[in-house]
Amino acid sequence: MTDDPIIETRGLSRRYGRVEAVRDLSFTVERGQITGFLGRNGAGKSTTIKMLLGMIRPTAGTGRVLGYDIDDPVQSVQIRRRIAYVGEDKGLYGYMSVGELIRFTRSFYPDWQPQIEARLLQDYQLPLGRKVKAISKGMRTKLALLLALARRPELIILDEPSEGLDPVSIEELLQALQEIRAGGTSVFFSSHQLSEVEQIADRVLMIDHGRLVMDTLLSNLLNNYRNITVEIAAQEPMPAFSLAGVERTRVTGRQARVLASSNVEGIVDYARALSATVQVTPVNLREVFLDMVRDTT
Ligand SMILES: Nc1ncnc2c1ncn2[C@@H]1O[C@H](COP(=O)(O)OP(=O)(O)OP(=O)(O)O)[C@@H](O)[C@H]1O
Repeated sequence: MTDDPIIETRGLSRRYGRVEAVRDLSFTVERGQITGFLGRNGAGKSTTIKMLLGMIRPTAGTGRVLGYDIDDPVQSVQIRRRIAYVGEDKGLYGYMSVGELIRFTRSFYPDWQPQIEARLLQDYQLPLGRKVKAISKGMRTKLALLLALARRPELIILDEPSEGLDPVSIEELLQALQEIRAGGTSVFFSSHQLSEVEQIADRVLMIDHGRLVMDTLLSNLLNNYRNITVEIAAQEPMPAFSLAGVERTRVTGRQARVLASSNVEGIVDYARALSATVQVTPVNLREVFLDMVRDTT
């Protein structure tokens, strides 16, 4: 295993006609981590993932997955061979039975892990004899997960994997993702479920209107990000908070709420010098997400 990033993008962009689905996206994903890729509906998550897999081509910028160029048709075949992908449509052969599809898929992968297959079959209670097209959406997700996880890939990319799953199945999914991370697989999953990301992600990438608005370790966000509420005296004009560490400022009347990623003391000193009252509070992922994706263009 190398220390090279498992995913790397520089200025990655994709247009659909006049729609700028993904704009100038630059990020790096290290190996061995669970990365949560967060964004609202239509933010550009699926488009980014499809570009990483070489399923659609960028209109600008570059990207590498496992060192392979995503925009090179030959290299992107290697990406699809070496990583596992669980997409929105799950891409399963509906005419096979569950058992047939598992045996069929197993035959392609020499590193197939029978113990993972057996455990997930047990956990997920998959009906081996039923045709794939006749099982529920949640069951199809579980089957797709089993097929992906039993391959023990270096990287698994999942596009909103919990969609359509009941709460128990979501817990099983999150547990399975943590287990495979412990086994050395890197996980990159898109979601708009903040609680899921908060529960298992090491790193959080946030995208809004196609742009990256946050890229941080979750522990950094929880330990170092702060909300600073500043209330200024009636006669004072509201200052601009153009200071290092300020991520977003929201002003309502005489009150400003500043989201700071660092330099909290500097920002507090600046506000106190204006005779403002200042309150500093910790943040959670939900608050930060709402701050970052509301009203941005
Ligand atoms: N094939 C396409 N043709 C035209 N526009 C598209 C196409 N695919 C996506 N878009 C547009 O690109 C933008 C980003 O869509 P994308 O599916 O990547 O978002 P998403 O974050 O995955 O959303 P969701 O959470 O709803 O799946 C949206 O405005 C969408 O309407």
